[in-house]
Amino acid sequence: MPLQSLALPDADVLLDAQFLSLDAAAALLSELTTTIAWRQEPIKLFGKEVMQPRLTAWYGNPAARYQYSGLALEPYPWTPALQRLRAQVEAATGTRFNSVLLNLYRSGQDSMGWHVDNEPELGPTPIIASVSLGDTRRFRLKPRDPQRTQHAPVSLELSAGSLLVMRGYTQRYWLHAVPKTARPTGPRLNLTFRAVTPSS
Ligand SMILES: O=C(O)CCC(=O)C(=O)O
Ligand SMILES: [Fe+2]
Repeated sequence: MPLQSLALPDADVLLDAQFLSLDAAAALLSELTTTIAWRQEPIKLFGKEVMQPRLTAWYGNPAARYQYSGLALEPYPWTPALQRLRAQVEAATGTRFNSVLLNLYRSGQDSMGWHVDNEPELGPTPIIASVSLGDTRRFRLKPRDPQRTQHAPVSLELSAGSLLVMRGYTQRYWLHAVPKTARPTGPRLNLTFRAVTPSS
């Protein structure tokens, strides 16, 4: 199934709910869960160090250095499984990616707070291609400027094998998040492919 455009003003968001088959998504989930060098990183929140409520890992070309929430991340080299998935994502989006940030939400208590991905290394109109594996989680978008009442918040259920693309002005006008859920929820693994311009 091709990517379908969502009707969001001042954003360019596309979704293919069945980018990978359920079998392919399950096989990739078990491979990545065990082979990726998962870490729980601290982040600075209002000047205080706290642990991120999820595990993360950063893979990519050696030059794809990245500053993320005050962390300087050095990428691990691509694994064969990540290279294969990158090729599929590049074919579906017509975009080249040089790195991928992986997030492992171990349960419904793991989450990602409201943020934009607008680091200078991502350029003025970042393209982020996000593949989801494992349990379905709610992905929310809301306007950065609450005065823009024509920007109604949206929720998407990102299920195993889905591909979500954010591009154009999405990061300029919209925040996104993966909130905690009280529903019994198993692990979810998300990969966000990014094109990072090395900042030297
Ligand atoms: O887990 C997700 O779907 C979102 C991940 C995300 O927003 C990020 O890595 O910046
Ligand atoms: Fe993000």
